[in-house]
Amino acid sequence: MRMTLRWYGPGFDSVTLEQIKQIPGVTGVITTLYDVPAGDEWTYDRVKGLKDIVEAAGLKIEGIESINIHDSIKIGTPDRDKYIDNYIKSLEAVGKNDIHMVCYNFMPVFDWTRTDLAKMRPDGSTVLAYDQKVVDTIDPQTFFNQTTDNSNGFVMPGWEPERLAHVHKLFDAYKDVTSDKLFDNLVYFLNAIGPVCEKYDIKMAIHPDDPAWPVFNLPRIITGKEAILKMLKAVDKPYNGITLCMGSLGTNLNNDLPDIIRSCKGRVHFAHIRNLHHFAPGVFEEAAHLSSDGSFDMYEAVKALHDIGFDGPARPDHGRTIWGEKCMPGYGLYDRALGAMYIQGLWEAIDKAEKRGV
Ligand SMILES: O=C(O)[C@@H](O)[C@@H](O)[C@H](O)[C@H](O)CO
Ligand SMILES: [Fe+2]
Repeated sequence: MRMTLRWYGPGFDSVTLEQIKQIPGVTGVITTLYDVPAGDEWTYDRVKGLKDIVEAAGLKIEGIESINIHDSIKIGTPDRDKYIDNYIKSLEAVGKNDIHMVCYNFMPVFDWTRTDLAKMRPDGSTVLAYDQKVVDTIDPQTFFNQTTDNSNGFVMPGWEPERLAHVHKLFDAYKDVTSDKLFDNLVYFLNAIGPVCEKYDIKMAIHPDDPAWPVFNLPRIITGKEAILKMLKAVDKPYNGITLCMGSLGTNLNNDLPDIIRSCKGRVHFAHIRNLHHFAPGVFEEAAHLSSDGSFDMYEAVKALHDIGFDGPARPDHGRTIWGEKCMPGYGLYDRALGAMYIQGLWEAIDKAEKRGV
C-alpha cells in the first residue's frame, strides 16, 4: 500500500502540496486536470505540467482521479466513439507521463450523492451525510442547486456546473438506459480502451456507486460484490479493476467489505479508506476513520487489503471538517491527515504481526 492524499491541483484546492508533504508516510498524490470537461482530450503537456508541479514539491502522482466519462459513452449514443477516442488519447497522455492508475465512475448524471454537506456532530465537527427520505421528496434540479450552493464556493468533484446546468435534459437522455444497457456500455468502453491500457500498463479502477443503490430512478451498476464480480468477469483482464471505496460500498450494510476485498484479489487497483456511522438503512453520516467513531471495523477491512497483497495507492477518503478549517466538504487537510496516520498505524501493526507469525 502506498499512502496518498487526493489533491485537486493548483487553484482548486485549499490544501497545498507542501502541507501534504509533511504528513508522515504520504509519498504521493492522486490528482486530475480539474478544469478539463468530461469528454475533452487530455494532452501530454498538460499532464506533464501537473506532474512537474507535484514532483517539485517532492511528491509523486500515484494516479488520476478522475478522467470522467462523457455521458454519451454511458448512454451509448452514436457519437460515443468520438468521446472514447478522446479518452484513449487522454490515457495515452497519462501513460506517457509514467502514471499507471486511473480512477473513474460510471454513474449516470450525478457522481456521489449526499443530502447534507455540513451536518454538525456532537463534537462540533461537520460531515457529509445522507438521508434517503430527503432524496425521495426532492426533485433532481433542486437537489443539484442545493449541493452546489453549499460547497463553500468550491466546485465539487463530479458536480460540474456546465454539465449539470440542465439536469432535466440529462435525465431525459438517460430515460431508455436500463441497468443492463448501462452495463453493456461500460463493457463496450472497457474493451475499446483495452489496447492503450495494456500498452502503457494503465490500471483502470472503477469507483463504486455512492450510495450503492439507484437514486432518482437512475440505474446504478457497481453496487456490491455480485455486481463487481460480474464487471470484472465481463472484461477479464488485469487492467480492468476497481477502486475499493469503503464508504461507497459501505452505504449498504449488507455489503461485507472484507469479503468483497478478498474476492477481488489482484483486481483492487486503488483503495479509498473511510468510515460511516449508520443510523438506519439509508440514513448515515460520514465519520472519522477510527473504527469506534463509525459502523465499520476498519481493522478487518485493512487486514483484508493486507491479506490480498494490495500494493497500489490508497488514500483516506472524505474526512470531517474540524478545527475551523475552510475547505471543500470532505476534503480538508486535518481529518484526512489524521486518517492517513491511523490507516498507516493499522497497516504497520498488521504487517509486523504477520511477519512475526502472530
Ligand atoms: O466521493 C468522492 O469524493 C470520490 O470518491 C468520488 O467523487 C470519486 O472521485 C469519483 O466517483 C470517481 O470518479
Ligand atoms: Fe471513494
